[in-house]
Amino acid sequence: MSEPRVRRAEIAIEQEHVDRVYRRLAELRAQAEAMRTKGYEIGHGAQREAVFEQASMLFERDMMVFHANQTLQTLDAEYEGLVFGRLDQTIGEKIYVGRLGIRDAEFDNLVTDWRAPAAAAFYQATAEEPMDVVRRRVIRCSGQNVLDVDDDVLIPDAVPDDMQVVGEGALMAALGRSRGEKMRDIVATIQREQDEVIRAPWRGVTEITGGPGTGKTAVALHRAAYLLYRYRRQLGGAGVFVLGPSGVFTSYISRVLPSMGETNVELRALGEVLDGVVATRQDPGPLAAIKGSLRMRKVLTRAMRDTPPDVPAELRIVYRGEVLRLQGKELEKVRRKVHGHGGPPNRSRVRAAETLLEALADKAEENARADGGSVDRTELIMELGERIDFHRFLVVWWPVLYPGEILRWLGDPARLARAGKGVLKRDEVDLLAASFADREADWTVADVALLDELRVLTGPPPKRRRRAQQVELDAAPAARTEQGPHRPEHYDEYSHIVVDESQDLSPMQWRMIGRRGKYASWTVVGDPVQSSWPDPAEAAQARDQAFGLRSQRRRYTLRTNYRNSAEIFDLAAGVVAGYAGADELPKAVRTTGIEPDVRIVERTGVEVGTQAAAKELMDAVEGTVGVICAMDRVTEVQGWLQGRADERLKVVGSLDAKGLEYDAVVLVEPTELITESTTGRRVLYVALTRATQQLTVVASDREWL
Ligand SMILES: Nc1ncnc2c1ncn2[C@@H]1O[C@H](COP(=O)(O)OP(=O)(O)OP(=O)(O)O)[C@@H](O)[C@H]1O
Repeated sequence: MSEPRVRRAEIAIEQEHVDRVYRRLAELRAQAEAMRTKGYEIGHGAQREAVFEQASMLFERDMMVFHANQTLQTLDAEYEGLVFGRLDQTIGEKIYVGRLGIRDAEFDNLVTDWRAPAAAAFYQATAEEPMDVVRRRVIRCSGQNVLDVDDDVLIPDAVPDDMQVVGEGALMAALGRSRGEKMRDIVATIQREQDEVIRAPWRGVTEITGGPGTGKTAVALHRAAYLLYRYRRQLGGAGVFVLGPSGVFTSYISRVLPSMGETNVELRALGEVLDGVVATRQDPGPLAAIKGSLRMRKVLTRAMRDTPPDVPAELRIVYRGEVLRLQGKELEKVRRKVHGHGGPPNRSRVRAAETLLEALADKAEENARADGGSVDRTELIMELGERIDFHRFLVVWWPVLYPGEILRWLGDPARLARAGKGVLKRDEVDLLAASFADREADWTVADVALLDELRVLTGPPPKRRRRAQQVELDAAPAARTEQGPHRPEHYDEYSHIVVDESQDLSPMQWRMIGRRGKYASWTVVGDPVQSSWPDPAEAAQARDQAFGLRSQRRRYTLRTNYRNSAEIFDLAAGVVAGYAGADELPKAVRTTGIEPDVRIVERTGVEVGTQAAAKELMDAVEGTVGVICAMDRVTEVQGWLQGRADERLKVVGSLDAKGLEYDAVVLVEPTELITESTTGRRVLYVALTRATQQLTVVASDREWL
């Protein structure tokens, strides 16, 4: 038979199996529906039964409905091609691999879940170590239709006469396809070095490093799905937390886990980690560097302990006809004494009351001594402690503290200088104070870690006022994945934390995430060469503290760049040549024959040049086109491209481009990317490595080259 006919025949064979799988899926769905309906009927019956029986029936009902709902949720996930692989083994057995395990009515396997041990050979078998696999087949489907098959023969000598072999290079075909707005899963083409990371043990800390496009993000997400499948008992209950650099990024990766049937994962951007705050604004590099440094711990602690603005400067109370007064300095002494005990202020009001009463008793004794008399301290303390005017004073003098409020106080340079004495330089005080002074401005991403630090320092406000705190911080709730995943009641209960783009976390951000992972195991993804954080040693120290004493640490380095064409990556690698060791740069596996297009134009010609390049690339590729520019140019560049509104075209700032990818990229004024950040060349390197197929650079100078 000719190659196309063989291919068609093989597709038809696989279509038959896929049809069988979907028929079975429909049966399982119907069974789960029936179980749910039956469960609800039990509930209705219960109303007529005795209380005791009622309780057990209701329990049974809840269990049935719960299980039925879980099954339906799994079956209804948006699987893009439920079956994607097949292994033919030396013993003549065949195994179909898919996103979900499915058995037929006789309990025979129709599809093996990709995460099950039986499917491991699909990813791990090689010609050198074939693991009894004769032929590995990737099956490409669209919905329920088989579009294509692609084979890999691992033991040529064992191929039986009637076995057909079709095509070559499922990976290359997958990499060459155009990209949509959302990242796709890679279950069908996970490579062996990636599979090893995905299936690494769950305990301790697993670090994944590697250059751009090596699949770190994809691997970390598949690892989350794998861990939840294999260790659901240990990890499923308390929740898995995935942290990404920005909302644009979390939206970009949001479909990957649901496409594998995993909805029990909480996905958040760095600016959304704290409930009640959604921050998207980025501070300029030097300001973010101050806000992120560990020095801020001291500054915040002092700020919190300073006298709040607008508290009364005098306590005046009449006791048995005599006026007792505590004034400025005396009151401050009392405040310092209360803070000296080290408890969170929102939990210290009782201590504040006691210390104030002691000071009043001292004062009364002092007055009495001057008059040659005496006072009964215990009586005074008891009596004043019950007086309403004393309590009125107490609540305003020792107010409930809210993190947002304290940060805003630091908009006053004098107050900030007090808090930052010996810690912050003069120009740093000015920079910081200006950023907190603007009461109208939203919080920035770097502020969120400061708010979280203050949340812990101040302690929780009294319960009846917690709602007020939410409103004070920011009314909008944090974004969740669409399905509303399981969320533990307390922050420190997550069982597994995935940190993506970890090289950019500031020390203060590491502290914030560390609080959420006190008892968790970790998967940490990063590429030091892409780091935009200026002090890696300080960040490493904070990171190690977040991991705590976890003894098991393993590190994997991925070395193949699957995203960029070799032509594009060559240009990017040149930009960081002086910063990265040769072994830190990955190898790009795909060539397209299309060199990146560098256009040097007049400064006044950048706008027209960008418009022209965007148009050309929109015509040249089927998928997405990203226009990347310096952060403070985004609105301007959006304006340039307004008439061209198209779903496929996105304008994105350099820092927000982290982790994203496009079929084609227009990079605007690369030198501006270098100068806007403290680690400029690395930011440019990130921007240059976002395109899969074509890259055009529009620049008014050559300095960046
Ligand atoms: N085994 C694979 N099969 C198919 N596609 C893959 C494979 N591994 C990676 N890719 C693709 O390569 C691209 C880059 O992957 P990913 O974004 O995970 O890389 P990364 O290492 O996180 O990159 P960066 O550090 O630049 O953000 C994605 O489109 C991903 O789907």
